[in-house]
Amino acid sequence: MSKLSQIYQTPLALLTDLYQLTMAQGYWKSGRSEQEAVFHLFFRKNPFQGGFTIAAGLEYVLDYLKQFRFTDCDVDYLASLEGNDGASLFSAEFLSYLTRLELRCDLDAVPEGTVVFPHEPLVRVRGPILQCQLLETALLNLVNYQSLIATKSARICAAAGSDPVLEFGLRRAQGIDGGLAASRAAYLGGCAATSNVLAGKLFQIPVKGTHAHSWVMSFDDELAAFEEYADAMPNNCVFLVDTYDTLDGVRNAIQVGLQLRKSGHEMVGIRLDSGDLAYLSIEARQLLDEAGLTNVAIVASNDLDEGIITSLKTQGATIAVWGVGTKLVTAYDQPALGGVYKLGAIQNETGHWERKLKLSEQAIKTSTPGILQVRRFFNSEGAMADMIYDELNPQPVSDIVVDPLDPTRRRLLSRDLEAKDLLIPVVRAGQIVKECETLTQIRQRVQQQLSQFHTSVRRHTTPHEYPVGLEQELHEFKTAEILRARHPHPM
Ligand SMILES: Nc1ncnc2c1ncn2[C@@H]1O[C@H](COP(=O)(O)OP(=O)(O)OP(=O)(O)O)[C@@H](O)[C@H]1O
Ligand SMILES: O=P(O)(O)OC[C@H]1O[C@H](OP(=O)(O)OP(=O)(O)O)[C@H](O)[C@@H]1O
Ligand SMILES: O=C(O)c1cccnc1
Repeated sequence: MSKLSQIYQTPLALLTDLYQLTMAQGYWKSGRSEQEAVFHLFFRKNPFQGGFTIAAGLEYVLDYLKQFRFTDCDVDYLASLEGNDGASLFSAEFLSYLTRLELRCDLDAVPEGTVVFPHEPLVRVRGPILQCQLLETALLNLVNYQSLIATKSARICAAAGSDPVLEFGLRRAQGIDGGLAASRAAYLGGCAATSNVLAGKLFQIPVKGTHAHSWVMSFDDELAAFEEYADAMPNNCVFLVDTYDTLDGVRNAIQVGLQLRKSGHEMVGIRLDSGDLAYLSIEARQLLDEAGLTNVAIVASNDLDEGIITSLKTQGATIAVWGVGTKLVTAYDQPALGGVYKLGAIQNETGHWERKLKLSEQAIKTSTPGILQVRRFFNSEGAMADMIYDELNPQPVSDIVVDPLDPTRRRLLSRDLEAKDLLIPVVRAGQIVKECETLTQIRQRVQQQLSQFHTSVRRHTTPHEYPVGLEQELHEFKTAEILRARHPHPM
């Protein structure tokens, strides 16, 4: 059973926007359902005013494709829908066609955990246009959110450096799947563990946690609360010390920590959850060290994000473990990645591919036509630039790339450079051809990929823009198409 079906116990083909189904009926009715087409899923701006994005969600996409079918029950529901005229929205013949529909699309995608940039396809879907169209909404839903959270997680973990970050977001996440998908993407992006136990079970993520204020509040005094907890969990004591006075809380924790040591156990840590975390952590460290509890870790939580973690480190905070919830799983400062899904090319009756372009007043919103691939070039220092080229040409025609938003910015990418194409085959004729990866492998890829980019691209404030260009022939074709669309009668 696919993981999604396991979570939802329901087929998900209807997890789409109505217009995908009305267009599907349109393609079917006009006899165009089998017309071969290519769509690209890409975004236009890195989130969080950052310099990079981590691609995520592909395993969910493959899981979604595995379970994709319209059940009798789905079709009964669709049959009940009426149009503005009160007549059935969908014809019985079309609905019968849907129940027999088997996906035959090809998908190429960048592996999860790949560092990606604006305008680059993360997923390319090729197949009968009706089928490609039916996948749009779910693919965007699955890739946009997980890529957003994986990117946020990578930023937060970079700020924490070698300290572990624990994801504590479930209670503040956007619903049940928001919580599950966030825990997965946060781990993929670099978090060390989650407090979300179901995510731990479903995705094999390490689970970790401390205790809540309620535990302390349920006793007459804090010392008794710590003692009882130590009795119940002698090897798993991370005491939350800020329910009353934080430094008194640290002293109580120390008392219990020393008792634990006498009975052959070691206190693991204390948690700070309010107040000035820099000051309190420095004071707490001193008290712990003076008591000989040098291995006791200081965990901090309370509305943390990459900015606060960086600031706390600059202030000399002695925090060793970071608990991050709300601002991570809700992507607080940018709650959506604006990924889109655009038609790039369509085959005509003679089998010839016509490249398609969506025009916009804003240059950034004009889509790139073709069957696109991304080639990453490396020099001795790491990744140096990416080229978006059209696979309708057997090889990139030119070595020159042109900035999609400023055609005066160009760069020569010598054929002698090491290069790698990012999109790899993941589905052929509806069958998954990519080997399944563990989350551990994917999160290792994130770190390995990030290390290929200059720190100026990775930094959080005003990052350097990593060069991504259209291969020159593609740029010229796109420009000619824009001119042709804007000026159908040459001036
Ligand atoms: N030294 C610090 N430098 C920068 N930010 C900090 C520092 N200490 C705490 N913060 C952050 O400041 C924010 C709010 O902390 P503040 O002390 O105002 O509230 P609080 O401690 O939650 O108050 P309350 O006692 O009501 O729980 C949190 O996001 C916290 O992570
Ligand atoms: O601040 P976040 O990054 O979202 O991290 C999670 C927060 O959730 C908990 O607070 P809550 O008040 O819900 O419960 P508690 O009584 O356990 O502190 C925890 O103490 C953190 O403050
Ligand atoms: O285990 C914890 O300390 C925890 C879990 C969820 C939210 N906040 C804290």
